[in-house]
Amino acid sequence: MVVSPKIAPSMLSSDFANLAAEAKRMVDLGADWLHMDIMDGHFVPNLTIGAPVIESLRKHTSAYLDCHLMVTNPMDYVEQMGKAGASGFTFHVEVAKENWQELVSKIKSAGMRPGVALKPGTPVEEVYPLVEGEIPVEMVLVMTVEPGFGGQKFMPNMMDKVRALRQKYPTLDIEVDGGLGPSTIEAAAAAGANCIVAGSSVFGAPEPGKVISLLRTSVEKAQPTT
Ligand SMILES: O=C(CO)[C@@H](O)[C@H](O)COP(=O)(O)O
Repeated sequence: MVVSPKIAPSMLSSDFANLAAEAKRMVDLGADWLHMDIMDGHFVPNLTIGAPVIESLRKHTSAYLDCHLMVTNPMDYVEQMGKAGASGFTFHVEVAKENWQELVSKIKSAGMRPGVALKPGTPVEEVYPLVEGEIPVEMVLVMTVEPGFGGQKFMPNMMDKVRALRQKYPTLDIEVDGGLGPSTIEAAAAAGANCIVAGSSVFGAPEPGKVISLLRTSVEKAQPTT
C-alpha cells in the first residue's frame, strides 16, 4: 500500500453538546482521525468552534485532531491551536498566498502537521509550490463542496484535482471533504484520495461503524498494489 486510508468523521455533524462522547463513539467505531471544522464567520458564512473547544476535547481523547481552519487569518490561530492540542493544522491557500512558508514553519514549530486546503474554484496548481516547498505541507485537502456547511452535494468534477495531485505525488496524503459517503467514495478513492472526511453520511447512518468501514475498504481497494 502506498498511502494509508484515514477515515475522519466530521465532528460538525456530531452533537456538539456531547462532543467528548461523540468523539469516543467515533474512535470506538473505527475512525482514524476526528475532523474539526474551525470557521470564523468571515472566510466562510458560518461560525463554529475554536481553540478552547479543541483544548477541552483534548482532555478526553488522544485521537488525531485533524483541524481544518476556514479562517481569513490562519497565522493568528497557530500558537493557540498548537497549545490546545490540535494534531493537524490545515489552512486555505486562498488566504496564504504571501506568507505560506512562514505559516508552514510556524505550524511545525507548534507541533502540528501542516496541510493546505483549496476551495472548489481554486486551480490545483496553486498548491504545488507548497507541496514542493523547502518546508512542505504534508497534506492537501481538496474541498468537494463550498466550505461552510455540512450536508451538501459532492462535486465530482473536483476529482480532476485529486487525480492530478496523485499522479504528481504518489505518497502524499490527499484529503477530500464534502458530500463523501457510500455513493461517492468510489469516485474519490479511484481518483487517489486516501483521507476521507465524512459528516452527515456517518452521523446520519443507522450504523455509522459500517459506513466508516466501507469508506476504508474503498480506499484500500483502489490502492495500487506494490
Ligand atoms: O468542512 C466542511 C464543510 O465546510 C465539512 O467537513 C463538512 O462538515 C462535511 O460534511 P458532509 O458534507 O460530509 O455532511
